[in-house]
Amino acid sequence: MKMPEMSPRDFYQVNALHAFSLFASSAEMRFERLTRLAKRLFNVPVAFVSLADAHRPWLSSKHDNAADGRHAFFSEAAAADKLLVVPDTVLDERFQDHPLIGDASVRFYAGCPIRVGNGDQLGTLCLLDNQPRAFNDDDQALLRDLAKMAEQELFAMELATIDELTRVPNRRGFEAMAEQALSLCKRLDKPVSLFYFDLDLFKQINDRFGHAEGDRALQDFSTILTRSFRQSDIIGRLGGDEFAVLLPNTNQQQAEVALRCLDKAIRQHNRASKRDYKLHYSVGFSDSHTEATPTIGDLMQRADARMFENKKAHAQQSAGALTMLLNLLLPTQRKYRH
Ligand SMILES: Nc1nc2c(ncn2[C@@H]2O[C@H](COP(=O)(O)OP(=O)(O)OP(=O)(O)O)[C@@H](O)[C@H]2O)c(=O)[nH]1
Repeated sequence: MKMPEMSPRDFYQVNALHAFSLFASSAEMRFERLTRLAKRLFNVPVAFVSLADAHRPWLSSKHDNAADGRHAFFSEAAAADKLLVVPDTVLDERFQDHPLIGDASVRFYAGCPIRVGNGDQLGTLCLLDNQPRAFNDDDQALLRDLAKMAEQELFAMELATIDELTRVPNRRGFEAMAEQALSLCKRLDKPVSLFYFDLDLFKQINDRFGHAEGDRALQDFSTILTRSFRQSDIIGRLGGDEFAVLLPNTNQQQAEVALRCLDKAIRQHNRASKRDYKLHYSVGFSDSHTEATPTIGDLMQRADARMFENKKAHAQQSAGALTMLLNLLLPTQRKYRH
């Protein structure tokens, strides 16, 4: 559990990359048509889209290994922050130490960055050849156009899977990512925990302070979730004031520790914020150990039902406490009512 210091740019990028990294395999499949087109247009043996990973450092070719070799080019393109062309890798000193260049299996490289809406780089469209080659202005323009097509694909994916207000995955994105993480954990026989959150009395924030302030409360809550939970945990806004967090490879005991951290972060936020309201939530828990092969739907349903029970109990407790308080404060009024 950690509370990393993140700039807004990092925050956006981690969210976007985290969301997209779990979609990487399907994204790479989606890009297959595009990379086939690139191969045919440029007549190169290899074309691929390399998606960045939030946890992968920007490797330099020196530190790369053969299996992960193509990322050296990717990081070079990222460092260059624009289209990068290496007509002959053997003659380019930036690539001298690279294992793929050692046996001259890659002689030509061209890579064009692929960006998301805010301009952050999410990956690179790469071409490789085992022959050195020239790459003129028309070729470069064509590669840029193909990278634009990849950006449009990513944009469509982002629209479909990321919640615009909070920048965390929406219900569709959450369910798809959580399903993948769950099946991975099942295969590795690792536990999975899930929290279902619903803000308390959120409607009152909207009603008393306006819809924009309600939006801000939702953004604050999702920022606190993102900062409190691990980057490997999957956070989603399911709709309205409901959120869920899936914690892969986490048992109930570990999940309780995570929840205490969140509680602490919420209390800190409520103390520090200068707003005339506080954030409160009800939460329900479920884990993969109570059923042999639960689906994400099962886990969400169970956690939602528990959240609802907790919310009811909470409301009854508050009502009970209020009645007690009234009994203490207003004994004479009670007399008159009878
Ligand atoms: N500001 C804002 N409000 C939203 C958004 N989506 C849904 N809402 C509002 O969220 C409110 C949710 O209402 P309720 O489910 O009754 O929530 P609540 O007041 O927290 O009630 P309890 O959960 O019973 O404590 C509704 O008034 C919706 O209009 C949004 O994106 N922004």
